[in-house]
Amino acid sequence: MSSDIILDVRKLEKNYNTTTHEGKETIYSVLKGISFQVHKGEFISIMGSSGCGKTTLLKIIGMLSEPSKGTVLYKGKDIQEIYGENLARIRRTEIAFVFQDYYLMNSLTVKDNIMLPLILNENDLKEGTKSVKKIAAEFGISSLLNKYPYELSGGEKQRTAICRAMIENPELILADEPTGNLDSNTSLQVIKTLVHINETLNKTVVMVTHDPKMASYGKRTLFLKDGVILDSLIKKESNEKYYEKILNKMVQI
Ligand SMILES: Nc1ncnc2c1ncn2[C@@H]1O[C@H](COP(=O)(O)OP(=O)(O)OP(=O)(O)O)[C@@H](O)[C@H]1O
Repeated sequence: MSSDIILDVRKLEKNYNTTTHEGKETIYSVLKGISFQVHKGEFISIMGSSGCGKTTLLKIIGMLSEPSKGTVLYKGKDIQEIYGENLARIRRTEIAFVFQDYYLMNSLTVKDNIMLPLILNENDLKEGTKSVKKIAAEFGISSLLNKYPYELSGGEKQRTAICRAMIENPELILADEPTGNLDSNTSLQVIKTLVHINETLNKTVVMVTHDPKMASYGKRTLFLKDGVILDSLIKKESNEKYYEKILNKMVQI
């Protein structure tokens, strides 16, 4: 396998057990055989209608949930064979999540929110403070470090959450609707932050989004429908032309 493949998803299936109105246990099949690869340095967007399994897919590749069938190789290793300390280390330091709802702690300052992974990982906090200052400068939020999350705008909250995600210098950033709660101008700031992470810091980004405008900032878009990848589009043109292509494809999903 080519060593620049960070994720290799093979015939992935996911079922959930649910209970019907009549109280009967049934199996609900969400992902029905998904295969794709993610190369280091890619920026992939995943699109599909509500409930089609985008978050489910992201959780599996982020090792937060297990597949029902099929495999996911992370840097060539089956994620179901990554256990214990190794799994904990990868989750702590190599893969970072960014969520629609930010998940910041209101009782902590922006600085301490960003420091949180370092505190939990028992890193040297003196060095950590330096890292926070550096990363806050990189993402333009130095003036916010002593504020609390409830004093921030949505965009500032998301940039804080992105700084927290980046503090351990992860290789892979998984973003679930990172602009879902933001207006269009603020969404643009946040997506440009993700582009910076991808293009300048050379990190791999996989982002779930409903918004074709946001997807047009990535390099490839996967379209999910009925539990499979219906199609994919690689960006070969300007954001504007790519956006139009994505819009056209969305009509089919
Ligand atoms: N833990 C669970 N147990 C049972 N069903 C679940 C579970 N998690 C998700 N589902 C169901 O699986 C389907 C896919 O959910 P998922 O959150 O992956 O979709 P999505 O494409 O991300 O949706 P949205 O765009 O609305 O966020 C939904 O019907 C959801 O209700």
